[in-house]
Amino acid sequence: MTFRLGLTGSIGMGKSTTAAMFTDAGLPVWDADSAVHRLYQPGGAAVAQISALCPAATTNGNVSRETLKVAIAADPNMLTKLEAIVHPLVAADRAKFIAQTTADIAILDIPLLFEKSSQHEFHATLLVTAPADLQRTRVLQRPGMTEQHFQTMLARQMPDAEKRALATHIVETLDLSATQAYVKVLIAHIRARHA
Ligand SMILES: CC(C)(COP(=O)(O)OP(=O)(O)OC[C@H]1O[C@@H](n2cnc3c(N)ncnc32)[C@H](O)[C@@H]1O)[C@@H](O)C(=O)NCCC(=O)NCCS
Ligand SMILES: Nc1ncnc2c1ncn2[C@@H]1O[C@H](COP(=O)(O)OP(=O)(O)OP(=O)(O)O)[C@@H](O)[C@H]1O
Repeated sequence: MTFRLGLTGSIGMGKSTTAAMFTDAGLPVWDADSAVHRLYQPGGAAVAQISALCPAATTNGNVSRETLKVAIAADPNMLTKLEAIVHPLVAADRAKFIAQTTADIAILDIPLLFEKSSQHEFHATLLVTAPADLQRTRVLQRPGMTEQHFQTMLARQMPDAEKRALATHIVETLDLSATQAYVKVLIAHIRARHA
């Protein structure tokens, strides 16, 4: 049976970077943010509903994230409405991945894992974390990121301290080689205990 490791952490804490380390170690990674990207592409399963919710956010069958962010900033209910469209489609994509994977360990990178109380769907969880000031610096360095959007996303996420209390494993993402070493140790630990 495949060991399902849920990888999570708040915005900018290092989920994608850590997920890539699991990929480099040869393990399959399913990533919720990438699933959303597929849903927003031309032909993607969310495009028609998003067009109905926010007509300005779709052009040529493609969802514009920048326009969606403007709409979210203008309307406090927009993100909730968007989630109602996107989350069931993401859940279906994840179920398909789980049903198809044959690896001994699979990684599922899910930003809202604890917010949705889905920890019980995994054999273990790994929380990526970093000090709040480093998180803020990382996120605000991104092109197109605003303080308002950062605060909106942060307010929708469970505080890091609460996530720490729920996680099986925790890694601080302060140094790439230290995190890489941790990932290797964790894989060996899971294989030793669950093989
Ligand atoms: C708001 C959007 C357009 C911003 O797109 P953008 O490319 O700038 O950011 P990206 O998608 O890479 O998200 C960055 C990070 O923001 C956080 N985040 C994204 N969506 C949410 C949300 N609904 N609630 C809380 N945090 C969120 C996560 O930490 C995520 O990793 C986009 O995040 C979106 O469409 N969100 C709704 C879908 C969703 O809930 N996705 C979360 C995983 S299912
Ligand atoms: N282990 C690490 N050591 C040093 N820096 C790191 C580490 N992990 C991540 N970072 C830095 O933090 C930034 C944010 O990381 P990453 O994009 O992986 O976060 P994320 O949690 O996936 O973000 P989001 O929630 O927005 O999707 C990266 O650009 C990288 O510079």
